[in-house]
Amino acid sequence: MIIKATNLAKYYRSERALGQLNLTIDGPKIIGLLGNNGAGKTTLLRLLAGHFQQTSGELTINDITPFNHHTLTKEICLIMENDNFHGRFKVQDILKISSMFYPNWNHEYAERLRHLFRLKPKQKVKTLSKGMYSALGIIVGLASHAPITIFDEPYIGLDASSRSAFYDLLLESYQENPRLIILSTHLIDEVSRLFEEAVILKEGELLLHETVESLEKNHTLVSGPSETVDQITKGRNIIHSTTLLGKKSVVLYQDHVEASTEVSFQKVSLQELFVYLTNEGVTIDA
Ligand SMILES: Nc1ncnc2c1ncn2[C@@H]1O[C@H](COP(=O)(O)OP(=O)(O)OP(=O)(O)O)[C@@H](O)[C@H]1O
Repeated sequence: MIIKATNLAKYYRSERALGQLNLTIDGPKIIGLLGNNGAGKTTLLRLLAGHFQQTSGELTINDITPFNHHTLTKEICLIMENDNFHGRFKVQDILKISSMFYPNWNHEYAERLRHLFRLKPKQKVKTLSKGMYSALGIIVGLASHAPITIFDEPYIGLDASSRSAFYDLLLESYQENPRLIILSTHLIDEVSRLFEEAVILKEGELLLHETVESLEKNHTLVSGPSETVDQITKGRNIIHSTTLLGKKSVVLYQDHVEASTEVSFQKVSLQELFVYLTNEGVTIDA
């Protein structure tokens, strides 16, 4: 599946959610969609799932526009933080409806997951706790085996051990059935081991789209005596800097400095890198 956005823009009345987005994603792989609150992640994912139409530009999946395309939308399963299922249905109804909608639905697997997350088939959606509701979304997303499976912060209310179980299941499901999985999350450190690529949106625009390997390679944390660090990093592409008791730490992105015995070179976590890259005023070459 190839997703292609060309000058994609979405406005809600005069509010710009996405503007002039150019992006190509192909699978199978697991992609992390990252961005601060209001960056446009959910808007992009809902456009992909065909929930509504863009204001301008183009969005295609395998050269087809998803909006109003019933065959294509069966190939895309979007699980959001909420509003996935109607409250008056029972768990078993949701699984039944999903099995009729998604052509690759795996009934045995869905039942296995339902047992694992301890959901009762006859319980009504509106009586589920937040964590149970999230678990139902996760079951539908995983059992759909949709060629494009999207989770938009699907873990609200899930405790740490259930989230960890979800990440393991996701990886297991991907290994057994490779497909394009997009995971939008703010809990980057928890899931970064799953991502092959990261797409970062900032204020409705693409900040970067890179493999996690190249993100790792492209940055350096330089630490040492303040004056030395200043000297060797002057004029470089600094995305973050801190000084404590005369020791300075500077994060360089898409730039490097010569090795020196006075300074040390390290890496930061993907979560930290994300925070620095999305800071006000930080610019990078796309
Ligand atoms: N239905 C709507 N009506 C009006 N404005 C909206 C609507 N949905 C989103 N927006 C606006 O569009 C922008 C992008 O929102 P979106 O939900 O896509 O961001 P997000 O990256 O998913 O944020 P978060 O991480 O907080 O979930 C925000 O400014 C938001 O206020």
